[in-house]
Amino acid sequence: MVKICCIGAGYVGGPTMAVIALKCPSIEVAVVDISAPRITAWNSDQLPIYEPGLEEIVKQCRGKNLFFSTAVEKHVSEADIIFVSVNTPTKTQGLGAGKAADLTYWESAARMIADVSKSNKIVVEKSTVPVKTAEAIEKILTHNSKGIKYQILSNPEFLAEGTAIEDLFSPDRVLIGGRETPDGQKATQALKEVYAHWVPEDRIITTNLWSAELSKLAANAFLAQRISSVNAMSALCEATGANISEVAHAVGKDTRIGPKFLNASVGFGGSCFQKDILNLVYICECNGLTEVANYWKQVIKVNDYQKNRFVNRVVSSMFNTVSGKKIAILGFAFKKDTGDTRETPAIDVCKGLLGDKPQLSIYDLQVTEDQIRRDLSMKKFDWDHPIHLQPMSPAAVKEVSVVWDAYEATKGAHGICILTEWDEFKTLDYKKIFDNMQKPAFLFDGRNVVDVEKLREIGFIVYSIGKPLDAWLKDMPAMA
Ligand SMILES: NC(=O)C1=CN([C@@H]2O[C@H](COP(=O)(O)OP(=O)(O)OC[C@H]3O[C@@H](n4cnc5c(N)ncnc54)[C@H](O)[C@@H]3O)[C@@H](O)[C@H]2O)C=CC1
Ligand SMILES: O=C(O)[C@H]1O[C@H](OP(=O)(O)OP(=O)(O)OC[C@H]2O[C@@H](n3ccc(=O)[nH]c3=O)[C@H](O)[C@@H]2O)[C@H](O)[C@@H](O)[C@@H]1O
Repeated sequence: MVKICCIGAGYVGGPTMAVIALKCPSIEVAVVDISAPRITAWNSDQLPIYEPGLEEIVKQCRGKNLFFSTAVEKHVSEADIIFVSVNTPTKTQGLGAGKAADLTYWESAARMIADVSKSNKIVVEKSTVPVKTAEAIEKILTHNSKGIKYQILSNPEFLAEGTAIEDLFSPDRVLIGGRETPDGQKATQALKEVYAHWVPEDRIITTNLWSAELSKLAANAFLAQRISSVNAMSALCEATGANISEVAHAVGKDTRIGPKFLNASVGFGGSCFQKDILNLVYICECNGLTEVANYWKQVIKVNDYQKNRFVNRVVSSMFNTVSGKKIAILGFAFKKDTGDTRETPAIDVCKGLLGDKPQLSIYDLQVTEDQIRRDLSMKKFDWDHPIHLQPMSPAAVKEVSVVWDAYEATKGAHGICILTEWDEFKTLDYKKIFDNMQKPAFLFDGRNVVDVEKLREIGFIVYSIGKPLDAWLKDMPAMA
């Protein structure tokens, strides 16, 4: 029986391995992690991450051919194929701080593999890593290999949170990069056979190692670039009376452009877009490609601009101050159908508003109060380190309360900010909400989920990203 071990039981390791276990009953899959609470959660009824469809798969396979364990070394030494899916956050100190990927966790995993292995291994980069990481890993593994042969493969993951199971069941492509040697090809073939249990062969792409590593960074950069492009247009729409939904629809009808990923928003979030673009920028700079680096940097600048612009809209609309006012924040996760808050635009928007000392009442369907408080007190880039290394006792932000109901959050509020596109926010009883708010009642829709006209009829003053402005907002500055 082929044995797979995955180091890192996170958003990628957990769902990816669960799907491999489901689709390949003949393979034994062990997911290991240094975080004992995370493993305990994977073995319980309360999984550590929320992902539609995941729980059913875990329940079906756990204890049969899917195991979650902290016995990292044991499972690594027994495995034929080792996936490494550990954190690769942005460095916070030293050379490349604020840009380069921090490979501490990867390196320690590689050293551990080298220490405990007693048989030949295929080591698969599942984490997103800088180009040429495989070369460094190879050096660590083969430096003191005691005759053991290692083949390194790059197999980046393209799943998106919230649709992870769908994406894994039916990926647009699976990418495998390996050495162009007979042993490298053999390893590539072995991994290909795992995916071939359910992925059509023409969707499994094989390349050299460096193309696979770079393709992952490139794909995320292209996706984020589309959002910054549409968000940049949303600012122009507001200035001219055009409507971003109409513009995006018209542009996306061009089959060369396509309709997906053109939703204007308060900004993109998530653990990877910013981190991976910064990483790409750093690699370009290291290769002397300043213009290329600056080109990609601009994607992040526009994203920051969009978040600032939103905060400015809120404050300037509400008579240039939100001090002492109650603002309801609907949605804190970085997108709907996930409880993940890493790099969520809600953090920057809340922090931006808190500068003016309002009372924030935050409601999200999946994010816990503890997580929200931790996020609002965490330092930049700390969120992407393993959970057990993050601050455990968050500082109390006294201007923030976290509630479990949208009506409670908005009761007595002066304004509402919608920061995540949860479906629930489309069908709230806005008449009831309006009746219980201070007047004038403001609603700032950072995700374009509400029916603007209907809300205006109720009496709200509505701001919706990239939509024709409410008469109230027309003369207010979009940016200070
Ligand atoms: N979150 C996402 O949707 C996607 C993430 N990725 C990439 O996948 C990688 C992992 O991301 P996530 O799963 O989101 O991170 P995560 O933080 O959810 O999980 C990583 C896990 O690795 C564990 N870990 C760290 N060092 C370890 C070690 N030496 N031994 C054993 N366990 C160790 C941590 O305790 C943590 O539980 C990152 O490189 C990320 O860029 C790629 C595609 C999608
Ligand atoms: O490497 C990764 O981590 C993953 O990053 C993204 O996945 P994810 O961050 O989970 O979610 P997305 O659906 O891409 O959304 C990212 C952010 O962009 C925002 N977004 C997305 C689409 C859009 O049209 N507009 C928009 O503002 C979302 O609200 C969210 O904040 C990519 O879509 C995945 O392919 C990739 O594997």
